Amino acid sequence: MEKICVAVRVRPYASEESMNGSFWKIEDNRISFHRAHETPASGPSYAFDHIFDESCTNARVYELLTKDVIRAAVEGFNGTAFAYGQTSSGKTFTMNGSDADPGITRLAVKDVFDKIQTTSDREFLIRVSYMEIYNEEINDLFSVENQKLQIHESLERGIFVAGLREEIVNDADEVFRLLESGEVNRHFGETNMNAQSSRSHTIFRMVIESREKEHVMGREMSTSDAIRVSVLNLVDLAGSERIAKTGADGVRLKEGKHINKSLMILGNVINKLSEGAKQRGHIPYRDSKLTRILQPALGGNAKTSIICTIAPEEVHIEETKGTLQFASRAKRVTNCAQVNEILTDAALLKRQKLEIEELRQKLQGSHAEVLEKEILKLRNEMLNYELEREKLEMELKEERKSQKEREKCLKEQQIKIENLSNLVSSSDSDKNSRQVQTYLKENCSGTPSESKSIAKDDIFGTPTFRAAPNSFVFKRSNYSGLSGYSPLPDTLSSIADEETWLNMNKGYVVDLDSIQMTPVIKHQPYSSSAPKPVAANEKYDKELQDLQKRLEIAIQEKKELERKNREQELLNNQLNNELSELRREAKLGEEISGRLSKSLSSCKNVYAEVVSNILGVDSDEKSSLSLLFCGISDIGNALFTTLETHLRPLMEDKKLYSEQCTLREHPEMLRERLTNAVTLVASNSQSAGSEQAGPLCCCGSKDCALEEELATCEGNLAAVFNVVKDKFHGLQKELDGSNQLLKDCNKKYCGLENQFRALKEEKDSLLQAISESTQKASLASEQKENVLKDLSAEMQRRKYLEEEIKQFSVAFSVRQNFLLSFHRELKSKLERLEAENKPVPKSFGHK
Ligand SMILES: Nc1ncnc2c1ncn2[C@@H]1O[C@H](COP(=O)(O)OP(=O)(O)OP(=O)(O)O)[C@@H](O)[C@H]1O
Repeated sequence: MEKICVAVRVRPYASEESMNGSFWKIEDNRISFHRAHETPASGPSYAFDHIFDESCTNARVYELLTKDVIRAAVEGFNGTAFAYGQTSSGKTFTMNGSDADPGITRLAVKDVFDKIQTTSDREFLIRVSYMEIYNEEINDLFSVENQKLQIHESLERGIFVAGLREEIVNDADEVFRLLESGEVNRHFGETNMNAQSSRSHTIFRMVIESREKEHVMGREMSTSDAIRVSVLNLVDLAGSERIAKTGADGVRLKEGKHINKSLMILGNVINKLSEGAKQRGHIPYRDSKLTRILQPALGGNAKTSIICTIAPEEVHIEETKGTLQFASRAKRVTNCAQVNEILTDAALLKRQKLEIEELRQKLQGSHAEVLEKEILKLRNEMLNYELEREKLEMELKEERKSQKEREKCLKEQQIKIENLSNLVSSSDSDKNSRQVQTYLKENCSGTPSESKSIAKDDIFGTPTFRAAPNSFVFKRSNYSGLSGYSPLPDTLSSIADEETWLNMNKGYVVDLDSIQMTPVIKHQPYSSSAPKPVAANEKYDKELQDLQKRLEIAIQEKKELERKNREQELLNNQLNNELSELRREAKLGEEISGRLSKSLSSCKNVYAEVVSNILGVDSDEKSSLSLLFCGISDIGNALFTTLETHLRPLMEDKKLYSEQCTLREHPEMLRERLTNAVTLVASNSQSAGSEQAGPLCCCGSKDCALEEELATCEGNLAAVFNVVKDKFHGLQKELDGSNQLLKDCNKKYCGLENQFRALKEEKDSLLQAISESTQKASLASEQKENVLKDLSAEMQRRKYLEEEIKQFSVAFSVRQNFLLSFHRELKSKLERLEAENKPVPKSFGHK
């Protein structure tokens, strides 16, 4: 049993303005409150292992206070060094230091490796981890993904943080690099009191494993007897703070409340431990994560040193008094540090024989004091064994209880899956349904295929030592930048800040049994990696519900697509109807063209008849009238030929002629040609008259008759021309109409064709969507199958767990037997002692 080593360190004044005399008098290892300018003041004076003034370096603090703890850790003792004090009093400076004056952590790391170098008879394995407790949540500083980690306890590892990254290191530089990377992730913040105030407690942990080396023929060999495992914690606590002074609000205020609360619980634990063993009672380690992690260091199996930092300024006198009270209580706490060795059976036997031999020798030497101590030690061991047994029994009970709960949940899951499979079978294809049913049957009957799938992987995301589930983690960077955001709900309003601070500083301890602010952490017995059953089942429920929803959505989509398909078919039919209508109209257009050509040929015939009749009037073929009629007949024929030429393509290709050769030009052209012909006839007749009868006389009988004839012809011609013109206009109108009709038909046809194309495309895309949704549905059913597989794997895993628990119970009963025999042996030894007339020490009582 040894007392915790406690020292006080006074930091230098923050500024020259604040230097208004010294209020603390230091004499050797005593510190007392003095008024400024050496005026004595009444008040307690505190004595500690060491008191370091403003001029003291970190190296000296390390040398005098921490070095022994660190050296002992290399030898197999658990060790803890931590800095405690109000905000801005120099805790981080003490633990981390500066380049010029490295802090305790760096000096300790260096010292550990130096010591290892000089320990030639043992081989070492060092693992390091770095965590912070921020707002009562444990975050891994080596790996930002690992947040909100949980504390567990096991026989092999004691109290440990599950999922915390541990790095195996070979030298001090490697550790320094890791520390630097971890510092980046630590929560710092600015307050009125400190520009870089730690907003979390940090714990740098070194696990030192070692075993003896054996020299066989010059070669180094390891004996496998005993392995020493010690844990060294270097802790930089966040400082207690008075909200009125720090001016904290929002996030800072919340942080401050958490800091004050956990420091108050630490104070309560120290208080309880500082009381005599009889008054002590329940120690509230479980009230905060900090005290839970530091449990072995506080009154347990560890060597511990505490450096309490204080600020010299007048404004901090009250806080300094509080820190000194904490330090003086801590001074009264005793620990029981032992070398931690894991022994093999052979080594255990050897060790016990040695112990018995030692006892015998001591008995022979009749050193009563030594014997008393030994008996006390044995008694303590016995008590520890008893405690362990009780703990194991409790854990077993809890495990059985949770096993029952798990089984219940599993049954519920089965029912849900069956419901889901029914749903699938009613909505999905028969094939899928059959697969699911078959699988369910297999699942219930427990085919060997299950066990294969179990071994593959743990789909439940069971938290393991190195792999924490990513989905569980909220990246620090996501919230640390947001002012006013804190991942914890504010539940501390009733206990935090001023009141807490005052309680802490007055040394007032609230009723510990009534403080149950943090929920008691449930045991995770036997297997630290076992998932919480309720959480796993909830996850299953969610997954199943999700799958069900997705299936419903897929079915809905499928229905929607089928509806669209039906609409598409209707549209298609409509389009086909319109197309046949269009074809009918096109046929009608063709018929119109035929009728047109017919009426044209009849017109041509009428015209030919009229022309032949006119030609019949004058028998002289060479007379100017006959010539004129011939010209007119030619013109008429040309006109009809042009009309025929225009109509032919309409009948053959159903295409229209271009605008530049429209029929509208022809009447003018024909009129011109006719006028030319008449002029020609007139000039011919004039020249003929002058040749035969000399100069013309206006009243000559032959001339007059000719003129009359000409006028009649002209009149007849004009009449014929008008008839032809009328017919031509009529035909042209008819042609224009049918052209327009054709144009419209063409337009409509093109529009319908486009519509048809668009609808076809839409139909294609709908078909695509249908196939995609079918795929989705099959994917969903596949996923469901996977979930079923996973579930069966989990069932199997739980069976294994049960099996292991059984084995564990057997091992436990063996151990109990061993304890009983040990107890018997001890009893017989005592009886032997009594028989040899040595009085049994009073402190020892039979169990
Ligand atoms: N012994 C010392 N020598 C020189 N400077 C010091 C010493 N102790 C503390 N300081 C300075 O005082 C300031 C506050 O110190 P530090 O940040 O270590 O306080 P803290 O107790 O860790 O505060 P918090 O709890 O807010 O994190 C820093 O600027 C630090 O450099």
